[in-house]
Amino acid sequence: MDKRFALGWDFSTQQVKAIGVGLTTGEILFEEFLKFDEALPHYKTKGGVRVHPDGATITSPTLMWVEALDRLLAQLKARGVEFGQAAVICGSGQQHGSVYWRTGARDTLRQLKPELPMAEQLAACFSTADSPVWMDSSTGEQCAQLEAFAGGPEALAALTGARAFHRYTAAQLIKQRLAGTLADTERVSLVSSFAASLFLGDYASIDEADGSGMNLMSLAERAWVPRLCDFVQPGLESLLGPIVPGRTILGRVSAYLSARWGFSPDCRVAAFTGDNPATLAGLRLQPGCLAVTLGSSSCALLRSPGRCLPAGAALPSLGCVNGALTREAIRDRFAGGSWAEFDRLLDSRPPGNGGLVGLYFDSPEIVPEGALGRYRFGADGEPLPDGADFVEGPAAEARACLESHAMSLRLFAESLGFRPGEPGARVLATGGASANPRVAQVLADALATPVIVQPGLGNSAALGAALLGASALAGPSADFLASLPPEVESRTFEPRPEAAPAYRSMRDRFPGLLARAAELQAARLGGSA
Ligand SMILES: Nc1ncnc2c1ncn2[C@@H]1O[C@H](COP(=O)(O)OP(=O)(O)O)[C@@H](O)[C@H]1O
Ligand SMILES: O=C(CO)[C@@H](O)[C@H](O)COP(=O)(O)O
Repeated sequence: MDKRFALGWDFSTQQVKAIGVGLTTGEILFEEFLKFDEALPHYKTKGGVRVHPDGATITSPTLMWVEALDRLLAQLKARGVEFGQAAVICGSGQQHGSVYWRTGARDTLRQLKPELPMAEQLAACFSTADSPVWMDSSTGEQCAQLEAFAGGPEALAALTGARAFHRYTAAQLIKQRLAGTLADTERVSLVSSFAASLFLGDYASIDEADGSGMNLMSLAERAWVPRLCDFVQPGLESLLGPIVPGRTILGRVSAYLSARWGFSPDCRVAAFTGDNPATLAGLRLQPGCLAVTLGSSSCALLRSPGRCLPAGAALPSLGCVNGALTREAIRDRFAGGSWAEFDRLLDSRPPGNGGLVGLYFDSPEIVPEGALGRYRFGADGEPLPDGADFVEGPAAEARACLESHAMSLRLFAESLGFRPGEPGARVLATGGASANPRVAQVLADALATPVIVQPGLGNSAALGAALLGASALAGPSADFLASLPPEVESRTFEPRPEAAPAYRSMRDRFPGLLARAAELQAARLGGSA
């Protein structure tokens, strides 16, 4: 029996996950994870991140990711994983985040001593200890400068695939230049290529799919745009290194990993990618299908017909910041911190919540951009007074929280071209909250579309990364992903006809309520000015 496996990783916001799959079968052999807050409390993160005093700067300690890798390798070894059987390693990372390698770090990375953990040896290798992550919303000025330089938001979007967003790496890099970080930096990595570097023992190239979330790569040419790079920082291209197509084999695993953990010196490392493109591979999403991720972020990802992903670059997607952590905040406040109680509350309110709508933006939101605060509306569409909870009680809050998330995802999906309820339309849900059947049912009702949950595929980014690794090793001519058996155990949640009128009405009212919330937010700011 072939015992070789592909090892997939996901460096996500709250945790790092590893999955091993059979090299030829794609079958999941083992899974393991480590949550940053719980396992590494000395980094003092909440949900894997630190919110700075301005409320907008959000970072993760770079070294925490390295220590997490050291620890998760030890966990895997303790449960008997034979690293010597790993034929290929691939991975994914939360998108947009950046890592700044200090001048001289490459030598350290290439010469790690097997007797010591990596974190100990890389402690002085970063020119900032804090990596900006996708939740950051502190770069409004830099975004405006970048768009003005590119000839406006549309021109930037036509070139790079997106207008300037706070979290995109170009704006983050301008901020780091102003802070002086780049002066002592020899390489900038994305979270994905940073993680790949740890396995490679050298700087790993950025892959096209993750590179397309930076505002620096030409979508048409799959290459850095020199004038944008120079605008950010003269000489930036050499700091970024090359871009490679997805599924490129970058090299062999480092001598350090072989000596310390027993990896075969023959084990290959494939280019790591963003967690969203990796999720598409993990779910083996068919064209026209919508994927919804319900982890720290909530994202809608659409695989366009004919588009080849994740080797391709632009992934039509929209996501929001106020996902798992906001749901948890509502659970903690109204359901005593228990999902079981949260579920009980949900069951005690009807679909559509009797017309009540709650918008919960505990962190500055991506879409609607900059939305912040909690806004509750009665069935008559009138806002409740600032700070007032629903008089209908905790159950109304629990339902409102889930329904407004689902409705936001519906608007995202529609703006990507997804047509809810069309014959053949399907939603694949993944991420932590998709394991909750009530969450999946609210999604099916609100999107008026069957929602498929594949048990065991909650960690679809790590799984997708493992499959991409196996596929990279098999080579471009062997279509490994297409060769896997199509049937995957799944559970389908059908939209319930009795819930349809309530959600049709909510869909019609929702954009107006978002606009009203924006007015209320502006008035609050005006009032406090
Ligand atoms: N029963 C549940 N109902 C709703 N959400 C849940 C439930 N169980 C776990 N979750 C959520 O899943 C989240 C983790 O999801 P995951 O996709 O693993 O996150 P990430 O990949 O961003 O680290 C937790 O933060 C938690 O809020
Ligand atoms: O990129 C985005 C949103 O644009 C996020 O999806 C991040 O990639 C974080 O992913 P998770 O930690 O939520 O899985």
